[in-house]
Amino acid sequence: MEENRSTGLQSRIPTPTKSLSPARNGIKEFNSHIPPPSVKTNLSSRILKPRASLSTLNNEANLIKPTKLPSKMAPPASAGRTSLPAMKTRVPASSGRSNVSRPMGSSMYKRSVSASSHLQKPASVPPTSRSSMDETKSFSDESMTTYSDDRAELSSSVDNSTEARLRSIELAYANLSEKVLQTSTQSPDVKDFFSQRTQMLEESLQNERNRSLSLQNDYSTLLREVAEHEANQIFSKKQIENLKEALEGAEREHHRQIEDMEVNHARVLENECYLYQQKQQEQELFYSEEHNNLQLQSKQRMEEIENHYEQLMKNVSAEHETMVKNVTEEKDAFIKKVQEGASLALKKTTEKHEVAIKELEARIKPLEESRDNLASELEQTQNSLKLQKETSTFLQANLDERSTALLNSESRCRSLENTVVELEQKNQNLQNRLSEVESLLDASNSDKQTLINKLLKEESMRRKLHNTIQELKGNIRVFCRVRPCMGDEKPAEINYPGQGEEANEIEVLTEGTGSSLTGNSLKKYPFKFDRVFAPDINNEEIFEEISQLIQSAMDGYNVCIFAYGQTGSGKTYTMSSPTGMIPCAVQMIYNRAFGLRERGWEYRMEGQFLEIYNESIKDLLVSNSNDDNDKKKYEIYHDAKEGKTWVTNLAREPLENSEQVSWLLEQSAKNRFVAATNANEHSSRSHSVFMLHIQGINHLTGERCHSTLNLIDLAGSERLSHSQSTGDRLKETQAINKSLSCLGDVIHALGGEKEGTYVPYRNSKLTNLLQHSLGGNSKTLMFVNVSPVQQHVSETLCSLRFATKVNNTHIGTARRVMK
Ligand SMILES: Nc1ncnc2c1ncn2[C@@H]1O[C@H](COP(=O)(O)OP(=O)(O)OP(=O)(O)O)[C@@H](O)[C@H]1O
Repeated sequence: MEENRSTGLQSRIPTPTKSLSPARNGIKEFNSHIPPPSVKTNLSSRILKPRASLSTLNNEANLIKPTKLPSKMAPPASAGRTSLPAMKTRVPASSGRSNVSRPMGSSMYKRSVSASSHLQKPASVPPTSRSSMDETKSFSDESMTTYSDDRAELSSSVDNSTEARLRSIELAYANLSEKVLQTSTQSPDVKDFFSQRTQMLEESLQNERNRSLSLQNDYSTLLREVAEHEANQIFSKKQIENLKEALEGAEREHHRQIEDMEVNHARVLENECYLYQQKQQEQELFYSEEHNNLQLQSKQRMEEIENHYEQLMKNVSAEHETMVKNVTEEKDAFIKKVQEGASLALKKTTEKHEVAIKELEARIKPLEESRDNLASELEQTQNSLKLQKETSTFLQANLDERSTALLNSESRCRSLENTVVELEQKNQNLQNRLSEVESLLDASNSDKQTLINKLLKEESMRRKLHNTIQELKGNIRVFCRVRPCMGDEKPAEINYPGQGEEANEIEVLTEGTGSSLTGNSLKKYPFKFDRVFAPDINNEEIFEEISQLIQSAMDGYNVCIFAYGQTGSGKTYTMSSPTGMIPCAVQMIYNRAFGLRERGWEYRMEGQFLEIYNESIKDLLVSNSNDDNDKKKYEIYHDAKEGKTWVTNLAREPLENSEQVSWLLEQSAKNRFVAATNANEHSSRSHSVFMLHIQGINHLTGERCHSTLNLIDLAGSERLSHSQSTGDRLKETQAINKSLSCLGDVIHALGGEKEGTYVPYRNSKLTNLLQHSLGGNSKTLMFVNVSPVQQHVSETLCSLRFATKVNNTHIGTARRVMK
């Protein structure tokens, strides 16, 4: 029995020295190739190979086993067994399991990893591959089951082989011990032999122990790998479960979405079906009606054709029958006549009959073709009818639209026609109204022309009357004006009898010269002028009085208005202040010229401003700083025929608006010579003359007029003794007094009763300049400005006496300069 077992082992393990390496190589090979579970038998066989070394030892022991060993060589049972327990403890039964766990565990691990890697890719898993997932799970479970079974099986196999090997070693050792005991006593050679064998066995045993340790290490490694594998497997299982749940959720969501889409799709389809059914019903209805109509028509045509066909068939049949009847009759007759020998004739008759039938068939064939043609024609007619109906429907719809549009257009046209009629009516009314207005306008124009003519006549008459009034008032008038007291000036005793618009008297009362009878020490000096203006009368009120003279200037009469009086009596204030006579006169002329435009008058004005200082002329419109002003020679020339006076080199500024007049006054005020005297802080020592040249043209009547309005601010008239002037001032005063005296002389001469009396105009620059503005065709107004101050009473009396002389002068009738 031992021989049989040894033989079996020997056949599987060729040599003891190669016993260990094939097993390890087998493990490595297994790990590299990862065989399927079905190769476990080969695996077991490979792993079981190591035990062949011990079996080989047994075999060798058997080979060297003597036929009979001395009993004394047999080792005691206790001695042989003393080493076995140690060997058993060194090679635990579990160590045998390690030899088989690694390959199987490695194999299963790789296969599970393969399965896990497959499952860890959800994208590659089809949504509906529930079966594949189940297969994967079942495969995993199956693998796990197979793996557990394989490991248990391999463990038990290794345990058994290890036990068997240990038992065989124990047995071999016991046999060797026994043989050693038996042979040791026989000869020293045998003893050596056994000692050598024993040594070999011990070495072999040591090798086996080392190999067992190596296997144990391998087993520990395999156990760790198995643990990792199991952990991975659990993780993979969890992943599989999660994936499965996710997949189920996705599938549920997918199913739900599919269901929703199906429901929505079904609704849409239902709606579409419903719409389609409705359309289909409508179309069917339409087609059925059309079909019925066409069928009706077709039926009628078919009936007609059939009737025609029947009629033809009847005719043919009748003919056929008639012919058959005739033929039959002929045949019968012929049979009767010819009877038996008439077969040929019968045949001929039959042929005739066939020919007749063929002819009839030939006649029927065109009829059938005609019928077919009629049927195709009917079909074409039906198609054409269908097309015509569609076209008719479209045209009908189009016609309806156009009819509606036409109706709208017609109503709009009617509305527009009504509007046109209304507008024409309005237009006619307006035309009538226009005609009326035109006739009224013509009448109005005629009236206007009449009125214009009347107005022109009235204007001419007004001018004459105005001049007559002015002449009646006197061509030289004197207005007395008393300025108000200023500051701490002591007022003189001045009375203004006859207050109001007609006030023309003034009384100056002086001390010490009154009548002794009355006991009144005050002497009264009464004066009477054309108008007397008390201190409370302002420039505007005074200008109202002189505006008549300004009107005369516009009517073509030369006008001269000058202010006479002592220094500080208010001459400049009256003439050149912003509210003075010069600006008011120019403004009035502007206003009147504008008003006279509708009467055809067009006015143009030019201004000149000069002063006469020490009997020399100076242009006030040229700056004092300009040296040329001193070098220029200002010569006075007269045109006796035209009644004009002009000064050479004197600036002449066109005055088209009030701003230019203001500039002219400012310019002259700047350039006017002013020097201080004892009589007044600032006293003008020259005569200033503002000359306003007025030219008027009437475009309607062709009348022309020109005049000069002279507005003169005379130098102070104070007496030499009073002014106490010396030197240049004395000379100035003398020149002023001389010129004023000359002015008085001229006025006195103009008032002479005899015509042709010499008027000493040339005695002074002033009178020479005013030659055509004093007397003759001119109107003169003199303001005698007096001071209300007690201190100036004597000068006031002198001024009033001079003015009284002028006022008493009667200048001849003014002559209007008209062309
Ligand atoms: N009617 C008046 N109302 C108020 N103030 C007046 C009036 N008349 C003159 N004055 C004032 O009296 C002062 C002297 O007047 P103004 O210079 O006109 O006198 P004048 O006679 O021109 O003097 P001169 O001969 O020196 O030029 C000025 O301050 C002026 O404003």
